[in-house]
Amino acid sequence: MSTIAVLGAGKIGEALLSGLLHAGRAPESLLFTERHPERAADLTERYGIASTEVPEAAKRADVLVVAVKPQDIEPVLDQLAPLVGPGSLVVSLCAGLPTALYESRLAEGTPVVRVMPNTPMLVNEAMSAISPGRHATAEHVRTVEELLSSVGKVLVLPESQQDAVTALSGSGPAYFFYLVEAMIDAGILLGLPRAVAEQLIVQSAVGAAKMLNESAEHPVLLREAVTSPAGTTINGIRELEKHGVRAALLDAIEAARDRSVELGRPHQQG
Ligand SMILES: NC(=O)C1=CN([C@@H]2O[C@H](COP(=O)(O)OP(=O)(O)OC[C@H]3O[C@@H](n4cnc5c(N)ncnc54)[C@H](OP(=O)(O)O)[C@@H]3O)[C@@H](O)[C@H]2O)C=CC1
Ligand SMILES: O=C(O)[C@@H]1CCC=N1
Repeated sequence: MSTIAVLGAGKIGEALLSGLLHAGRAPESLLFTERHPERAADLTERYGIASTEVPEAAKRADVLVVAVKPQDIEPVLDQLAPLVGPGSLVVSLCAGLPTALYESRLAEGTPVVRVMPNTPMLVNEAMSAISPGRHATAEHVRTVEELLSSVGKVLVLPESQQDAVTALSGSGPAYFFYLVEAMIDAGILLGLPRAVAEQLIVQSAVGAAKMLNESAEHPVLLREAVTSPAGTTINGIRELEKHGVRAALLDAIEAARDRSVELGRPHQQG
């Protein structure tokens, strides 16, 4: 079995490690690197996965998954440059960073695949979009697809769509959590105990997600089925429209896309 090293086991790095273990991968086939020894020790204790340093990971692993913040990429590239080449596979989870950045800094021919996953990886429900770089073959794409389909759904898309993907599915879970949080607050406002409001909204979110996933109907029709003539829902919808919630979502997702572009800008070639 191939060895996978996650460089930077923060929130998404840990979600990937945990998701892979959950999917049945052996802890011995995984490695990670972390800056803080206490964090590394805690992860090893919880998951039984060994930590190491970036150069050692580059030597031992077949697949190197880069999961540091985009702002922290430079020292990682410096450490990887003398050690990785066409025989390795570099998988970048970093928002905004183009495959061309890795290709320009690592040995000629190093295969790089850019991925935008999301944290529902923790519960095997990730949405990941993957885009091969210049030297990644169909076999490399298959390897990454296989890896990520063990923790959720995968789409292969052109790299030119990755900033939009980052805004939609990379950041998307945060917007759903934000809505749930606000709806629980509404329950409190209406006098419900917090635990009751939480249960009502979380189960409604789970049910709505399941219907979206399992029904062939468009979301508009699913919403219309809840909206009875002269009923309660249409009164709520009118307020959402008055407050421009649809426009706010369009602006929010566009702003997230713009930030992804900005994160990659210092690294644009030419
Ligand atoms: N969180 C999410 O939902 C998603 C995140 N991503 C991408 O994943 C990447 C990580 O994001 P996220 O997990 O949220 O961020 P975190 O800050 O939680 O994780 C990054 C981790 O990498 C560590 N780190 C930084 N530099 C090094 C290094 N040289 N060697 C080893 N470890 C290092 C950081 O340590 P320290 O604490 O010291 O900074 C931190 O623990 C980003 O590029 C982001 O764009 C992609 C999809 C979804
Ligand atoms: O907020 C971020 O920058 C990362 C990328 C997508 C989700 N989290």
